[in-house]
Amino acid sequence: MSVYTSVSDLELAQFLRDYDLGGARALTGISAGVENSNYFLDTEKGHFVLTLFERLPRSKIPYFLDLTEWLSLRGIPCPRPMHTLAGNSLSTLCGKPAAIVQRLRGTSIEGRAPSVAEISALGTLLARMHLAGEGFPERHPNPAGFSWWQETARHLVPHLSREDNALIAEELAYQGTRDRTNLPGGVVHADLFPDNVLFENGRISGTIDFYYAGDDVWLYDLAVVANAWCSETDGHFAPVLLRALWDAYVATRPLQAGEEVLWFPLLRAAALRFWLLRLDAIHFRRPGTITQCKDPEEYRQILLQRRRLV
Ligand SMILES: Nc1ncnc2c1ncn2[C@@H]1O[C@H](COP(=O)(O)OP(=O)(O)O)[C@@H](O)[C@H]1O
Ligand SMILES: N[C@@H](CCOP(=O)(O)O)C(=O)O
Repeated sequence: MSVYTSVSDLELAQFLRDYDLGGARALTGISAGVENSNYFLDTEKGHFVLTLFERLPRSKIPYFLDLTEWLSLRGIPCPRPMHTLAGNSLSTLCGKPAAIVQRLRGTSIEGRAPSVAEISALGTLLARMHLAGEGFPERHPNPAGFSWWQETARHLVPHLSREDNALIAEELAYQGTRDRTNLPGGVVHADLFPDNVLFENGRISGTIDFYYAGDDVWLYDLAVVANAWCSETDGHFAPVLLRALWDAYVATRPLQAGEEVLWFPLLRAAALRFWLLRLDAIHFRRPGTITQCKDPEEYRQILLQRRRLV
């Protein structure tokens, strides 16, 4: 269970005095998630999620809280941070940076394929999220971009087979020659996998886990979603789902000239990113964390399939 820091009743009561949320009614550890200590928190005034940040440096956290506040104020269902009486969204609990955010309703579809209606809703929401992020004043270049791929690939060399190292090197060389500089972009979620989207009655009621968000080209975010939601177990695309995702996205944010030509390279980039991330998680487990390692092979297959498209 991913609760690394226990919070006593007394500590919670003192912490809540800084907010206008009333007294605590229940605090329940959340078992999913790997980065932070998360609790469902019920108070006299509502239902919330309490997060103690275990790894992110304090100075990096306001970007994510400000972003989710910005997006939620613009109609994107994501966790709106609560403010203290002094007006801060970031606070301190048990000596760690901590925040209380709105608890969103709904459940993820993890473990089953999405319906066409669900994937259409996701395409629309992603496009709305991109447009809603326009004007967000804080800049945060995607920390998992090209330099991160190169550095991660370098660290992994001694741990991988000759074939896998060659595949990664080839893909990096290919990606290095794709010019994305003129593509439209802005804020991207960059990890909108099925476990990070909540549905209620067929509608999207929440998007969570913005901790990989940053600035990048928008179509890259759609590529992340396409690979994560529209792939069969052998890495092939499920064409009906992919079409529904694409159509819904472009209906809300019509593509600009020059974007579509980079779609296949971006699908490959998104596959490489998550293959490397999963390899990194397996070969360099962070001490003290309960890492739910996801299968890197799934993303190697997706990368191989996407390479056949170009
Ligand atoms: N704002 C929220 N509303 C409802 N459920 C949430 C919210 N935030 C997190 N959760 C639940 O907590 C789990 C872990 O959250 P997540 O952000 O993925 O954790 P971590 O950052 O530790 O990886 C999610 O799978 C979801 O079930
Ligand atoms: N969605 C990624 C894993 C990212 O980790 P998270 O637990 O922080 O969402 C994957 O499937 O590899």
